[in-house]
Amino acid sequence: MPYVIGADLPQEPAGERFRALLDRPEILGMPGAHLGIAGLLAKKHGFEALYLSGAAMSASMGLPDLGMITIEDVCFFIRQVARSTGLPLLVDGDTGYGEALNVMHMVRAFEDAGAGAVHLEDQLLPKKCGHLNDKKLASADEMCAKVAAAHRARRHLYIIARTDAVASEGMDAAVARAQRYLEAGADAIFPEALTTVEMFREFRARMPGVKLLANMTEFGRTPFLTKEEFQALGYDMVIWPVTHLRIAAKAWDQLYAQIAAEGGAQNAVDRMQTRAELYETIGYHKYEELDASLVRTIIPTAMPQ
Ligand SMILES: C[C@](O)(C(=O)O)[C@H](CC(=O)O)C(=O)O
Ligand SMILES: [Mg+2]
Repeated sequence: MPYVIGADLPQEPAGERFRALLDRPEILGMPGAHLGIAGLLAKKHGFEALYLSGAAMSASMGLPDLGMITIEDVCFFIRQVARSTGLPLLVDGDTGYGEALNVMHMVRAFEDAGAGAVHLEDQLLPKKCGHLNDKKLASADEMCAKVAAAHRARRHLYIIARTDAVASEGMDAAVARAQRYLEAGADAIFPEALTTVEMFREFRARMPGVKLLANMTEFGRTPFLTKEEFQALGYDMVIWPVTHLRIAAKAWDQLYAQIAAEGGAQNAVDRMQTRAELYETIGYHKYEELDASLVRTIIPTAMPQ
């Protein structure tokens, strides 16, 4: 139903709804969906929580994922997906857009925009995709200060600490960092860019009882594993962060080539979502019906006969 009806809105804060999804035994699968329309399509296929990727939000703005986007940019994406889907969202908070106070401002802004969870990473700016080389790490102390700041600022937002340390410092150091981030107030850990199944297994074994997130990004260092395989490895969450954007961008690329070459999109129609399908996706007619019902029921009684 349209999100404009108060009685249809979720009553519980998004962070609590996110936590409740994690209390179930099965792994929580979150596809990337940083636009309202993508969120609605993902929801249609049964996804109960969604991921807002820094890489996808940046790329949508025509920018590289180097930590250039702002808290307000991200809130624009959070608001539209939270409103249109009503689902709890895990949002990529990059390095927190600054230091401790910026992190606190980020947490307040993300909660107010409708986010359910955030992840913060232990890189220095310009931050990079976790699967690239030459990442510069913050010290564990600096990262702990940010995690503690996030913990102090939140009302309900679920806080996931991501460590990018495995590549440069190795497994022991990454595990030690993760333990410190949990002590600083993180609710869960995102070990970034694990390269083998064995590494996923080892990280799980060394963090008993801790909620863990797996990042199934393509063209990275993680081998292709399914949601069921991550669940069997003991992971609690899995994201497909940029997948939807990669598919859409490729389709746009092909389309513009076709319009340029053929003088129009007449031969691309069979690859398009139809007008009817689009309207179904965004609930166009439900909004129209709602409007009509309000005009029918409110105006006649309000007007003198
Ligand atoms: C998860 C991630 O932080 C993102 O912004 O989506 C990226 C994904 C990617 O670049 O493939 C990451 O650093 O892994
Ligand atoms: Mg990111």
